[in-house]
Order: sequence, then structure tokens, then C-alpha cells
Amino acid sequence: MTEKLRVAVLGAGGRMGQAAVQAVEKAEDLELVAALGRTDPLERLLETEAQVLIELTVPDSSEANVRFAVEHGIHAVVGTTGWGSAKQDSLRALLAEHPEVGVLIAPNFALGSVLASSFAAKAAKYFDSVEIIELHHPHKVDAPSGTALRTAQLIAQARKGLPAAPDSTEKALDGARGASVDGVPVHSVRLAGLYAHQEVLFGSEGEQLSLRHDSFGQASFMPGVLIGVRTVTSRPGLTFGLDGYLDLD
Ligand SMILES: NC(=O)C1=CN([C@@H]2O[C@H](COP(=O)(O)OP(=O)(O)OC[C@H]3O[C@@H](n4cnc5c(N)ncnc54)[C@H](OP(=O)(O)O)[C@@H]3O)[C@@H](O)[C@H]2O)C=CC1
Ligand SMILES: O=C(O)C1=N[C@H](C(=O)O)C[C@H](O)C1
Repeated sequence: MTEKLRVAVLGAGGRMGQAAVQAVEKAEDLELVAALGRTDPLERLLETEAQVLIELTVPDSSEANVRFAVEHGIHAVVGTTGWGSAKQDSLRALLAEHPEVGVLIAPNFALGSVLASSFAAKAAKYFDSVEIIELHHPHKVDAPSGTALRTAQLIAQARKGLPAAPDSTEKALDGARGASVDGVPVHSVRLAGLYAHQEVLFGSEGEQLSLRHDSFGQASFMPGVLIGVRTVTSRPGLTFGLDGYLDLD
């Protein structure tokens, strides 16, 4: 019988962490060797001989956690937001010194969300206008969401060289037109009762296309987390976005 992959969860007391602990425990090919929180030393990863770290904490701590894992030869599957291009570049440089280690940073693990962002990138060049509305639970600490940032970047890439969207706004209250992410307006809603939702609106003369995805709970992310854990050990270097592990062409 093949040995089970040894997996640790960091941020195990959080909404996502708790769900990830359960998902790993249920998976027959995985062994949960550590469920760690803020007060646990990272050395627990070494003592428990973890092979893969699932990192689901907060933007301020994620980078240091992942760097610790990489420096000790542990693969990482990261769901925490806040991984801008400077942090990614610095991680790539570290990974170059540890060529056997893989890291997946996934702004969104929900397969429907990954597909919706990919469809949005495909649609982007065919419409005059595009705006993103992301809607989340009010406990979320970051805005815009990591998913919205990623979707906006994919859309902007696809629209390179095209004219800017028509917009005659001359006077606006601060924030009224959302945050501009690579030129794409992103509007963040925080509303009690919601969990994680996003709508990408495309418009041209006489027509509109809406691409909406809804996550109703942490369960929506677990199949993607497990794909990440099972794939990361054979994908050295940094992969940004779960789409990098899927066949979406
Ligand atoms: N990629 C994806 O598909 C998804 C990503 N996310 C992202 O994942 C992250 C976690 O989300 P969520 O679970 O909802 O958030 P929570 O606030 O519920 O959980 C975060 C957890 O991290 C712990 N924590 C904080 N600092 C550290 C640290 N230095 N070391 C270890 N643990 C720490 C917190 O502990 P304490 O309570 O003691 O502070 C808490 O238990 C967020 O960035 C969120 O945006 C969320 C959903 C899906
Ligand atoms: O904080 C959350 O809840 C979520 N965070 C991720 C993001 O910022 O995109 C993924 C999902 O939207 C849930």
C-alpha cells in the first residue's frame, strides 16, 4: 500500500482551517499530522514531518509561514489573500534555492469560481465595458477580495490594447466608482448573511453578459484544496491560481 501524504493545516481554528482539517481527515490518501493555530510554533511542522502545509491564516502572517515551509522543504497550498506581485517575486526567488519544493497560491479554491474567472478572461475582449462586484460576509478583513483582484488582472491582460470602457463621470464621491484594479472597476460589498460571491458584468450597445459565482460555505472550497494538496508535490516552483493545475483550455 502506498504511504499517505502527511498534511498539516495552519489557521486550523478559522472558518477555512476547520473545514480543511475535516476534509483531510476524510481523505483516505492523506494523513492529518498537525492542526496548528496562531500560538503554535512553526517548528511543529518539522516535528510532525509534514510534507504539505495548507496555509489558511491572515494576509499579515501568510508570507512568513510559507517561507518557513519552503526553507524546510515542505510544499505549501495557500488560500490566504494578500499575495501581491512583490511577495510572489520574493517567494519565486526563494523557491529557486529550493527547486524541489512546490507552492500553490490559490485566490479561490472553488472550481466554479476558477471557471467563472477563466470565462471572464475569455469574454473580456468582446465587450466595451466591464465591472466587477464582489460580495462577502462582513468578517472579511481585506477588500477587494483576492478573487476580484485576480479576475480583474486576467481581464486587464485580455483587454490590453483595447480602448478604455466608456465612462463620462466627471464628479464622484470617493469610492463611488469602486477601486480601479488595472483599470477595471471593482466594487466590494460586505453584508451580513452573505458568504463569498462575485459577479462580472460585461456590457456593449444593447446587451449585457453577467458571470456570477456563489459560494455558500467553506464546503465549496474543499475539492479544490484537495486537488492542490495532491498536485503540489509534483509541481515544483510557484503556481498562482488553481487554474494552473486544471485543464481549462
Ligand atoms: N482561496 C480560497 O478559496 C479562500 C481563501 N480564503 C482566505 O483564507 C484566509 C482565511 O479565511 P477564514 O478561514 O475565513 O478566516 P478566519 O479569520 O476564520 O481564520 C483565520 C485563522 O488564522 C489564524 N491565524 C492568524 N494569524 C495566524 C498565524 N500567524 N499563524 C497561524 N494561524 C494564524 C486565526 O487565529 P485567531 O483566531 O487566533 O486569530 C484564525 O483561526 C483569508 O485570507 C481568506 O480571505 C477564504 C476562503 C476561501
Ligand atoms: O475571505 C473569504 O471569505 C474569501 N476570501 C477569498 C478572496 O478574498 O477571494 C476567497 C473567497 O472569496 C472567500
